[in-house]
Amino acid sequence: MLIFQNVEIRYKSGNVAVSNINFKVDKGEFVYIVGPSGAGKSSLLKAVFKEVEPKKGEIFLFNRNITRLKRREIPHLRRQVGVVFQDFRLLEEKNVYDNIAFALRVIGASRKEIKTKVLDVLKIVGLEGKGKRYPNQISGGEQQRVALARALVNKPEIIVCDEPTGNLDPTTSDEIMDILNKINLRGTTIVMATHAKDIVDKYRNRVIAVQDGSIVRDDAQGGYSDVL
Ligand SMILES: Nc1ncnc2c1ncn2[C@@H]1O[C@H](COP(=O)(O)OP(=O)(O)OP(=O)(O)O)[C@@H](O)[C@H]1O
Repeated sequence: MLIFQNVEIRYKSGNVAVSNINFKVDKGEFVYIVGPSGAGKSSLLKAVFKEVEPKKGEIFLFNRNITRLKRREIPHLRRQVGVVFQDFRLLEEKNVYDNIAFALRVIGASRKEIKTKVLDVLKIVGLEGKGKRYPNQISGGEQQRVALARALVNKPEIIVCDEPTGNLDPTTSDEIMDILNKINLRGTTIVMATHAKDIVDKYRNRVIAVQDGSIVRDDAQGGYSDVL
């Protein structure tokens, strides 16, 4: 599903964010990327949806080498990868329905198809009946559910989440984790960067720990702080 081979990511400033990164994620896995601030977690995720390009090494996604794609090939790849951020990144001037429908309109889906798909994902994230609300009329947890619904609507085989519970209280974080687990049980691969020790310890999954740009641990059912 996803393979990193000897990947190095270096920013224009000369900063080496990560180097010599090797890992493989199989279809249907749920993987946490943990590590202290600045360790390189976000950089690894950004490489998956092509916001950054590795300086060295290769990345394979869906059996395809995505290391160096042409600019025009990137939108197609991004539609196959659901992305969720800490700060939700919803369009404030659009209601919940339109935030989710947006990605489908861009690819020219019919009104009927859009309606079916949006209502379907709203149900998955438990937001039936809230389509007409605007982001500032719903809670942070609900905003993150909308972001999850938006990530899901194209039925991606993989979802990458960067600190999805970082702005949420513990109860709301649990609700988001329940949805992520449900999505994962349906077969979607999930790669999630997080600082949330309690979540990593509570919902046991594979843990890849990153420190100073290197992988220092990769445990099938690890906890958060065995090494870090
Ligand atoms: N746009 C950028 N330009 C230059 N350096 C950057 C950029 N983004 C990140 N870095 C550097 O790359 C390294 C890894 O950053 P990254 O954001 O991947 O870490 P992180 O583990 O996700 O941190 P956090 O948990 O704080 O989000 C850090 O040294 C950071 O300062």
